[in-house]
Amino acid sequence: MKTILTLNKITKKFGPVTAVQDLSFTIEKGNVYGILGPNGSGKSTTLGMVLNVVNKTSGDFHWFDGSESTHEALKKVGAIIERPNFYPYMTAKQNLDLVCKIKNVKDAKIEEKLDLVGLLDRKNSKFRTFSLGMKQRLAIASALLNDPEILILDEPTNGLDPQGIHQIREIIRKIASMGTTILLASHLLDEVEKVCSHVIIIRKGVKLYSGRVDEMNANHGYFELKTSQEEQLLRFLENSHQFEKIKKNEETDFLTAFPSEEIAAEELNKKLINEGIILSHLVKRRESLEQQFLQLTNQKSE
Ligand SMILES: Nc1ncnc2c1ncn2[C@@H]1O[C@H](COP(=O)(O)OP(=O)(O)OP(=O)(O)O)[C@@H](O)[C@H]1O
Repeated sequence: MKTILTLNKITKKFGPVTAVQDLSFTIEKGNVYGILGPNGSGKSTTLGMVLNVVNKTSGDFHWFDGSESTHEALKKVGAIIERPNFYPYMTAKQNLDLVCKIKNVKDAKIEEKLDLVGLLDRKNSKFRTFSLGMKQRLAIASALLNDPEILILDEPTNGLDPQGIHQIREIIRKIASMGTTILLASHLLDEVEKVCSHVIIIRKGVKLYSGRVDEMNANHGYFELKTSQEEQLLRFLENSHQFEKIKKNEETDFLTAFPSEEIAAEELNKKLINEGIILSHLVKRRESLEQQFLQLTNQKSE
């Protein structure tokens, strides 16, 4: 698999503030990555460093196989890290014409990219008449004019209404399905879950998790159990090597048992019946990604 970007223990300090600390991750071609973290966790600073607009304090990064300068490599990167800024009195098409001239790229793809972001029928409308969502879509079209290897977006749906958010997410998915690698920063778990294949979770500039979004969700869940033979049940669970943690929920009166391997509810029920333990309540649940995210970001708080 082709590597697009490699970060190796990159750190950024702003005076006494460490915005990013020893951050390492790799971006492989064809995936959609989300850098996920609360406000102020260092997402924009990270993107700024790899785009050469923020100077790193230490560590290093390289684009592609590292054989070309960052300046050269960035010609193959499309990025939107600020609010889209075009000329208000010029049309969408005129603005993109200008971008082509400034960036010295061919203007042959303007209509194709406007079509991709659903703005082809508005190509002759002035930028100032666009909604925030349309402005953001025009910025995406602009960043794609030279068919970059990777598209980088910082909080792509910030400030948009639900329809605008949906449109942007659909466009991101479409661009990804056409083979463009994507790296986006977001503070919204829901957004990362919906559009990304991979996630890098950071908090206070430190990486807490990186990996596939679906693997983050792949735990063994937990059982909620209730019986009048609670002592017997507890003894059974503690002696079984299939459970790593057992908790009593005082509010609901349930025992919560966390298995260390995959166990089906039917299988557990059968075992308990064989032991003469009859349950009045048995539910198998899985923690949502949201619960896991909150657990991950809370457990390392000071
Ligand atoms: N130019 C700067 N000067 C001083 N401190 C800065 C500067 N830029 C960022 N910081 C600090 O670095 C930390 C990380 O900020 P950053 O903007 O990268 O976070 P973020 O995760 O992108 O958050 P947000 O979503 O709020 O933009 C914050 O504590 C921020 O105050």
